Amino acid sequence: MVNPVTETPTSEHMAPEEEILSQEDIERGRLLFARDVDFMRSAVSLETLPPPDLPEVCFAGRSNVGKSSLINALTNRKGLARASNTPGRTRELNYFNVDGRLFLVDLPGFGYAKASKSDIARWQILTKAYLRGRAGLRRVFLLIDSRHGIKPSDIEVMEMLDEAAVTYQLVLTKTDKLKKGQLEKVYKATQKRIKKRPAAYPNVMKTSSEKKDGLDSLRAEIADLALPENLAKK
Ligand SMILES: Nc1nc2c(ncn2[C@@H]2O[C@H](COP(=O)(O)OP(=O)(O)OP(=O)(O)O)[C@@H](O)[C@H]2O)c(=O)[nH]1
Ligand SMILES: [Mg+2]
Repeated sequence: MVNPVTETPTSEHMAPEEEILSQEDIERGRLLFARDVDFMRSAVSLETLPPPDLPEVCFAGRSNVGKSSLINALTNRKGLARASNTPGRTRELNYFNVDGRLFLVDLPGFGYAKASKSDIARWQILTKAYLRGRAGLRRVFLLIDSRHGIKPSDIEVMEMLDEAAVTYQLVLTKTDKLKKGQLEKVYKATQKRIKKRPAAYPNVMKTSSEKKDGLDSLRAEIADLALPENLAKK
């Protein structure tokens, strides 16, 4: 239903998480991702990371949780980040430049991956060193598969980020795989588990790259961390 005066959708048709955002927040987030998003480089070592001259956010989480798919959904570009059915698809730190205002980083997954033990160990060392010590890293989006909830390897990452005082925000993924009631249960349980964690951002997000749910909320969060438009480096 559309309000005939403002021509905006009424709350009846809005996803619950969108109701708490102002239209202005939503527009700001949409605008950021409607602009240029360019693949910049793949880094296989800390030495090959770009200079930290823009604010940066990254997507971390277990293998196969949906990190690369979420980047593609957020940016509305299907093949920008390489997604795959095979856990362990992303093996480097992949940098994307969003409108000259922010770096978005797709990380290799942790936990189960179809790769050799030595390769996995190498990515884990690199990813952990990056998460702990990267200058300019404004927030880690830690993705959790909504079907599985928080796993011991996620807790390990959260403990590390708490210790390093790096802000992280939990994002439930693949919400299309759950019924509404199940999702609410997982959401509440997840929310409860981050309550006393010192570096955890208080709001857990819910997303589906498949159904494009929750993307405007996430875009708005990210837009808050980007450089203002008038300072964009082109
Ligand atoms: N149903 C559903 N499937 C999804 C969603 N997001 C991702 N997937 C599927 O989950 C699988 C893994 O997705 P990726 O985006 O490659 O996961 P990743 O976290 O980047 O994985 P690694 O790079 O291996 O760490 C793919 O088969 C995707 O199609 C979603 O929102 N809903
Ligand atoms: Mg990936």
